[in-house]
Amino acid sequence: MSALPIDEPTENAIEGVVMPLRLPRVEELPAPAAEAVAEKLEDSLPDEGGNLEVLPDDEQAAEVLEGRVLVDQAASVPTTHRLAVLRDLRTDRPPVIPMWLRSREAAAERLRWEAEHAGYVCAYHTLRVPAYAGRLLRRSPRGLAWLVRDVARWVRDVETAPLRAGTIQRNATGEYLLVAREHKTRVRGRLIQVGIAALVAVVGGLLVNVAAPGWAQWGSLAAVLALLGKYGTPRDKQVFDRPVMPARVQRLTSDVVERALGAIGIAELAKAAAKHEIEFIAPIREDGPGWRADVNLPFGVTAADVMEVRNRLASALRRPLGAVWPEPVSEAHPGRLVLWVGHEEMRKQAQPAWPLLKAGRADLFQAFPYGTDNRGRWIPVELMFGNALIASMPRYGKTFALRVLLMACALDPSAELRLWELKGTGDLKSLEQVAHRYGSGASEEVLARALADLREVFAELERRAEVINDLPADLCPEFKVTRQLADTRALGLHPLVLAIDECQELFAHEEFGPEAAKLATAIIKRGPALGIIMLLATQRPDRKSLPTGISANAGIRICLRVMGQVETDMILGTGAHKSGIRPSLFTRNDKGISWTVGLADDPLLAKAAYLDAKTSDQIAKRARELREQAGTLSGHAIGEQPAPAIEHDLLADVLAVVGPEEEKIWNSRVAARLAELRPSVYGQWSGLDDAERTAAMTAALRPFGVQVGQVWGQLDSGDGANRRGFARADVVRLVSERRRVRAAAG
Ligand SMILES: Nc1ncnc2c1ncn2[C@@H]1O[C@H](COP(=O)(O)OP(=O)(O)OP(=O)(O)O)[C@@H](O)[C@H]1O
Repeated sequence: MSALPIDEPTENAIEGVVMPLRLPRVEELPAPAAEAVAEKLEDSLPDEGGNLEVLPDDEQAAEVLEGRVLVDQAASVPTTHRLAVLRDLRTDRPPVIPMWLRSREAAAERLRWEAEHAGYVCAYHTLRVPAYAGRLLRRSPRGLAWLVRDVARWVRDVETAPLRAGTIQRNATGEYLLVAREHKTRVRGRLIQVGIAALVAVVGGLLVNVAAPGWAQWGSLAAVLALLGKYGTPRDKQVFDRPVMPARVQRLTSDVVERALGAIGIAELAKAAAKHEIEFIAPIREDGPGWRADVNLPFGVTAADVMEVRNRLASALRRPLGAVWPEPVSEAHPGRLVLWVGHEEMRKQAQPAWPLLKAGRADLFQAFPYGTDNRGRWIPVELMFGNALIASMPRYGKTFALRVLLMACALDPSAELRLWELKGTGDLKSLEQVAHRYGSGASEEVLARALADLREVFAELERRAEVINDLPADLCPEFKVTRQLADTRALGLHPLVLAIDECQELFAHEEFGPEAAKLATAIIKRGPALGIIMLLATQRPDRKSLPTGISANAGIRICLRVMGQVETDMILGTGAHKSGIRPSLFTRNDKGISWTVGLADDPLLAKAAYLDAKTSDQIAKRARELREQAGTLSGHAIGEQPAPAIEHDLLADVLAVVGPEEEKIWNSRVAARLAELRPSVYGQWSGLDDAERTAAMTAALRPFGVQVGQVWGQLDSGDGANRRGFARADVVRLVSERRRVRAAAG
């Protein structure tokens, strides 16, 4: 009775909601209740003819027994449950068409693999033919001796000797006579058979010797010797060497998986493995260039627990770390594990050419291929309505990853590109010919231009918001940009891509940083719905280099090799390390390989398409042609400089907000007043805190030569404090000087 199904879904009191309800097992009930339940259950069991009496639904669902509700179900399976079972089966069942037959590339890869393997085995044995021949020759005399011995034993009917001896020992005369007669007949028959065989052999030998050509004689001799050699091979030895298979062709079997899972230091797994209780829910099969095992881990063990110790698992499987990839299946349950073991390390797998390399264009409203996963499948990325953050230690492929995204953006001729490559090595130079704004390097001049660009994009954000707000509901039902709206040039809602490589140069800059961070935070938060996409790459994901307001709003995160847990969590989100994602386990050679979140339900392993400088140039040229045809080349690409900022005179504005009675004043106060005076010019300062306003004002005053230093002033609370500020007289002097110079120049 205790094997009754429990925890079946049961309709609870909330209308229409099916909730699993844990009900008491029979043995948990008080004795009278248990008896009554047992009776009831007996009623519901099949009768002798196998017929089941099914109670009416509501009776089954809520039998009340002494104040306790019995909802254990009889054998009938509710439709909802059946659907769930079918759905579950669909996720687990192996594909009808094997993975390797699904694409031309996969089939070619498989054939290549088979041919390579066959070639390897042939070459291996061919090279060893002399050794095999020598071995057979050496063993042939022993083979002859053993043959004679075995034939003699057979003729003498040795196998019945114990039987005959037994009858003698038991004094069973009758039985003995019967067995002895049978023995005699057998021996005679066998002697005749051996005689005929010997005669055939001798005659055949003579015939070959007399009539057959030389090669046939030698061939026959070799065959006889080979057969004798094989016969003379002891059972524990072999004629042919077994090639020690290269690791990549070793098959993954359930024994291997079980042994490995049991050896990675998880107690429950070790117990289950020892009892062979690891549940394989589908046959182990080839999936892309590797083997795949689908496993239900023991209760309470999660896929993340296994992912955490991937290096131990690789050791237990005796495979290179880069070929062992335990993965969760979140659509099933946390204890479902897919263990994928590649034939070779991910970094060594041949990557097919990027599908947009030679032809085609991208549409940023649709997904485009970014890179391949560990099974060699293309990973699609949809950038529209998202932002991306790419981070890693230096030299592991950030810029290459960013380049793939930008090449796709470039191949969408409607997209406006604003590119800031702050490393200064010209990694994005090929895209200069299609960029609306472009800067390379970390000089003050480039950083100032990048900041000005952020201001421009921020202003564009406001404009787009107004345009969308004014659109009729039928044109813009979701209040966000659509392909149709983006193509309506007059609206100016085309995709705008703002990319900053090594963005820490800007965000950690003493003067420009605070303002840049505020602007970028606003853009990354509000941009997606307005068709503005931000792509950031950095080698320093700390708070100063990448303010949390920015990193927290990046939907797509690409994390290449990093040092450890802190960086992993900073880039991929808190808890990423704990859930078993370990970009710190990438090796020195795993360039371009990343863990990515935001591209699918589960984190994905991705190797960005490899686009070197030459191929990038070719793609960028094609992108320029597409833009020329579409008439969308603009800005830097056609030699236009940014439109001058709205005419204003900072020093005059300062004097307008600082009266003569304020001899010295704090920067932050002036910035706040300027933001009110001219929101269109200084509006972005209104969102900054005091320290940020101080820095922004210092940066703005510097080109005019206004001395900024410590100034004593009063806080709103009335307390005195020292803050950075300037003397009004300084500004007055500079304005007068400027007037004098202008007057002198006529
Ligand atoms: N997808 C890839 N496949 C193969 N190799 C790659 C890939 N991506 C990058 N690499 C290799 O890694 C090297 C470094 O790449 P990249 O310049 O993008 O690194 P980075 O992280 O931007 O470096 P830095 O921190 O200096 O800016 C490249 O020269 C290239 O050889």
